[in-house]
Amino acid sequence: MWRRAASLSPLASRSKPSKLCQEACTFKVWESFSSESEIPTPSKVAPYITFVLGGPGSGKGTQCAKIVEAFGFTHVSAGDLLRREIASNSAYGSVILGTIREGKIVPSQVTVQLIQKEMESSDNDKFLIDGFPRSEQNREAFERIIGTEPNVVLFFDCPEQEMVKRVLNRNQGRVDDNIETIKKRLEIFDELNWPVINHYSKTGKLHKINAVGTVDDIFEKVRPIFAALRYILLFPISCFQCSSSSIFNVLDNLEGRAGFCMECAYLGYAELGLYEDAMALYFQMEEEGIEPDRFTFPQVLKAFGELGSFRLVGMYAKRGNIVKARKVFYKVANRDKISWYTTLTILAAVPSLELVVQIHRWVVRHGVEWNLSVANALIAAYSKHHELNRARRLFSHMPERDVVTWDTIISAHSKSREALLYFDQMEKDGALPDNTTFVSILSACANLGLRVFDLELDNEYNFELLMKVYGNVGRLEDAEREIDDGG
Ligand SMILES: Nc1ncnc2c1ncn2[C@@H]1O[C@H](COP(=O)(O)OP(=O)(O)O)[C@@H](O)[C@H]1O
Ligand SMILES: Nc1ccn([C@@H]2O[C@H](COP(=O)(O)OP(=O)(O)O)[C@@H](O)[C@H]2O)c(=O)n1
Repeated sequence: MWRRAASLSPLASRSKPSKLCQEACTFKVWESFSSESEIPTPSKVAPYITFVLGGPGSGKGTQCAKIVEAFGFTHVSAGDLLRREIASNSAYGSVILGTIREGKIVPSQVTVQLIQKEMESSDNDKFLIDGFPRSEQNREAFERIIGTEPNVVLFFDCPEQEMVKRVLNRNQGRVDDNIETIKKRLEIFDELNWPVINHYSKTGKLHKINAVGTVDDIFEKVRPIFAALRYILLFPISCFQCSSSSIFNVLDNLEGRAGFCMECAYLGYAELGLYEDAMALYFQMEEEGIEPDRFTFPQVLKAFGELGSFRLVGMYAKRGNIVKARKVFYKVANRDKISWYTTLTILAAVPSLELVVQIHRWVVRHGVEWNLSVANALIAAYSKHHELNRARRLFSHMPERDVVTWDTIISAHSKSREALLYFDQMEKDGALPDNTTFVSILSACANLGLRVFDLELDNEYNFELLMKVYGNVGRLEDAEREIDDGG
């Protein structure tokens, strides 16, 4: 049986995956979301259990049928199992029938054992357990006997009047679908259901869904919960044999939330150093409308900052997927929380000139070419690819410039006298140099065999800053010599 016992779970192994395994997993992950495949069902993973709650007639069974169709779950209806037991004339049959007729709850042990048998006889590892747990006793019995907890709990919230109307129209010949029994069922539901709902609400696993509306409307509220699941199930694949207490904590605390998926993927991939896959997964989730609830976009970018490059754009570009690369860039470039300094870093790290040109065209089409940070970023990117003519053209047309613009163009020319000309022009424009400017100038001077003081830095501010730069780069003797010689 598939308990989430550490020794049995593939997530629990203490060894790191081999490089080969990592690569195989990455490939699998990549493949599965690049083709619109259905949710993968990795072998040897703990089952994914969804409890489906709601009053009689709230539409649990109807929505379960749609989830089964869309996401390949196995539907286990507690009520159906009990009715099957009655029909099979088993030892429990008559007791169960009496209980259902009175609208009461069948002893938990009986129901849980039926559920257990049904799950064990299935090859699937994704289950919808419908109409269960109906009470705290049900819930405790499941945890005790099965030894696991649900990953997600759906609660179809429906007004009583609507439930009564639906049940009376159900026409399935059920012994309990009559007005007398419905009243009792509703009373019992009201008494026993809420402690269960409160429990799962506290654990963060509960998804409360307004069950009024058409079947399709309601399913549209359900769908994103399971669309997110695709990623949850990818996560164990990618982390096969990978273990970390942080992963367990994440699984235990966050399962079932859309935001969890991203964290899950992020942490999982980060564990393996597969940042590109984490990010690719993240963008894919975004496309499907799954909004992360805990990791914000800038935080993800920070991770990339730590990586030192914007590899995702590069990754797509390398795969020849310029459209995707551009799309990613668009997402990055349109987030207001992202500093444009990050954009600069990103663009400067774009590995191919072709992609820089593509991005530049995109930028022009969207009318943001002269956004100061964008233009700075493009100059940096062109400079990095030794396209100085393009960099200079952009620079000369810029309607406004800041110190970053000057630093970028000076640094792009640090091997030639033009660096000094730009520096001169900078001063004339009244722009104040910063440390980066002086580092570039120092570097240009070194390349040209010049001394900085030959540049006639005539203002006090520049002099002080220059000394600071010397100090910062550990060239105090040079600073002293310059002072002696220049003073
Ligand atoms: N959104 C809905 N609007 C109207 N009728 C519905 C809706 N969902 C389900 N029904 C109908 O209501 C009845 C009860 O639905 P069912 O899915 O069997 O509820 P439950 O499993 O919660 O008891 C069925 O006849 C079903 O066709
Ligand atoms: N966990 C459960 C589920 C159902 N049942 C019994 O089965 C009846 C029918 O349940 P159901 O889930 O098929 O139907 P609805 O009440 O949701 O319409 C309930 O009224 C209970 O008597 C139970 O005892 N324990």
